[in-house]
Amino acid sequence: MYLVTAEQMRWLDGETIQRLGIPAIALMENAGRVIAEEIVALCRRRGEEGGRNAADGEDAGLKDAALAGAAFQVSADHALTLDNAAAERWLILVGKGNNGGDGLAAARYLRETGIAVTLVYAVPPESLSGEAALQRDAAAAMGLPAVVYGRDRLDLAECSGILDALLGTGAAGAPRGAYAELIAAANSSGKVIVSADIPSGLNADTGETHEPCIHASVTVCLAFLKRGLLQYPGSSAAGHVKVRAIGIPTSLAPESGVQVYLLTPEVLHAHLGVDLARRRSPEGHKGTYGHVLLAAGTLRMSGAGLLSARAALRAGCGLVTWALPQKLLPAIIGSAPELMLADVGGNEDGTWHAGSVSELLKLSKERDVLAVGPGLGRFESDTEWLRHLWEGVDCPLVIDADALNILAETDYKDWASRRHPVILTPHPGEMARLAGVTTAEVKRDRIGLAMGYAKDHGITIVLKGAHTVIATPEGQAYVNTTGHPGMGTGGAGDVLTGMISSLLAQGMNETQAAAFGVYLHGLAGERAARQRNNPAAIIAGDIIEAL
Ligand SMILES: NC(=O)C1=CN([C@@H]2O[C@H](COP(=O)(O)OP(=O)(O)OC[C@H]3O[C@@H](n4cnc5c(N)ncnc54)[C@H](O)[C@@H]3O)[C@@H](O)[C@H]2O)[C@@H](O)CC1
Ligand SMILES: Nc1ncnc2c1ncn2[C@@H]1O[C@H](COP(=O)(O)OP(=O)(O)O)[C@@H](O)[C@H]1O
Ligand SMILES: [K+]
Repeated sequence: MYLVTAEQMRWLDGETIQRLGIPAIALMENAGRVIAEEIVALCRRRGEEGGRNAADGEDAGLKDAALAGAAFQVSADHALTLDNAAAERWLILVGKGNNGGDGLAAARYLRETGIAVTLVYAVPPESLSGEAALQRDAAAAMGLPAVVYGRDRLDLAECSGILDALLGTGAAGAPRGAYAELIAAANSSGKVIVSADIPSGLNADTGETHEPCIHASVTVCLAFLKRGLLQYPGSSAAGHVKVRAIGIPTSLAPESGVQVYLLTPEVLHAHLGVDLARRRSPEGHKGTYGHVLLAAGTLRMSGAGLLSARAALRAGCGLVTWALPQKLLPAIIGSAPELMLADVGGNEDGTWHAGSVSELLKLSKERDVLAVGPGLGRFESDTEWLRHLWEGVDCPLVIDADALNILAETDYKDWASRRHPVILTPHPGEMARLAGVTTAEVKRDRIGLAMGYAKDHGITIVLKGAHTVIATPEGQAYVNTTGHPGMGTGGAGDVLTGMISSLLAQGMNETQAAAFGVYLHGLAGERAARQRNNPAAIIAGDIIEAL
């Protein structure tokens, strides 16, 4: 599934209208219809939850058919049929643009189901133009009651639900005037809110929420998923996002320059070529599945290395060698018998020493990937140490944690270019240091920032946190939705580093390993939470055990 910006969406709209010759009003009709269908579905669920007899038109039809044998059957439009329609009263908040036009079309379809609707114009209806004006006139001709905000009396307490069709992808800046007042009133009404396309007040590209911004229960996103719906806080404002087709062909998307994908099993398989079943050759042996070299851990942060190393093994590679300061050895021996340990010297206090670089370079010659960073700490001349690894290690590199902080302090673009890929796995704080911006700026548009940085530096970025973004040097990005807030626990990132390294060692390319690693990490976190009965209870080791 593609994720588009408002500008790309406008291009897709335009092409459909101009090149395919589909009239804009037809797209708006489709939009109105799918929005109405989702509202009907919501009302139906609400009716069922209310304990009412939920036998709807279709079920009744099926029962009748069973009685009548194979007799001729006909049923009403199920998607727009509602038994308890008389109990529903919806307010349709209508803005000036095409988003408002979608709302007006939806209102007509809702009225057809028997739901009482009242149009609430944010601006005088005379100021609508184009297709939205056609919809205004159709609604008026159908006799739909309408009020104008600020001119007529309005009581939100009298409705059973609100359709937010105030602002869509054409919005600019924070909602103003009547729009802002209606949004605030809708939010404080306590009524269920369905948003047309995006919640009004949301930046459709970045996921920033303006003050005020609608807090919807459901967002019926039209044609293509908008980037802002996948980025927090936009994701929270949108509620349950339903993407519905309105007649704009998906096949146009590549031409529009869309490079961002929702990370689904289908995208992993069909677009990235990942074997989701992770089939292994019957003749395979430990040498077949690759060997990870891990440079991690200090005496005080030994757990980080252990978590990464164990996660790498659980993710399926054949062998893991953990290179660590000598002082750690007595503490670690026996804690994970499946691991190979390599003593690379180090300081008396169990920290790393830059002199370890020659041993690491030697070890890396017999390994398939080097992962560096978890629990590494900082040490004298660590920049030169990392530069030697960057320039001298002839296999893919995964860089995490303190190793990212080393990179952030230097202009590594000047370092010799590498034959093999590099994956950086920052959380937002580390990303901020790398990009020289504040954490708030990273969070303002995670997708945009990760994409820009990855392309500019010729590396793969895994920007962690809720809805982790994987950005490639070629300018593509994948947004993950597996996982949950319970994974915000010390060491969860170290587990991810081990997993991505393991997949690289098994022969996946950097995009496959990063994307599949993030996806599996989230799934394992979900499984661990189910086993514990509560997401808050999980610790990083549980994620490994759930792999
Ligand atoms: N062919 C098309 O273009 C289609 C568009 N669709 C709908 O159209 C929407 C985009 O329509 P538009 O481009 O007309 O834009 P919008 O409907 O998002 O609204 C733009 C209008 O709102 C006002 N406005 C903008 N920012 C504001 C702010 N901060 N405060 C107060 N008022 C503000 C301006 O008067 C502007 O004309 C989509 O989100 C979607 O819902 C759908 O109907 C499908 C087809
Ligand atoms: N709300 C969340 N939803 C999904 N995943 C999350 C959430 N919070 C954290 N995670 C995941 O947990 C991991 C935390 O990593 P990180 O911040 O590096 O922790 P640590 O440094 O302690 O290992 C990341 O993979 C991140 O994406
Ligand atoms: K809207």
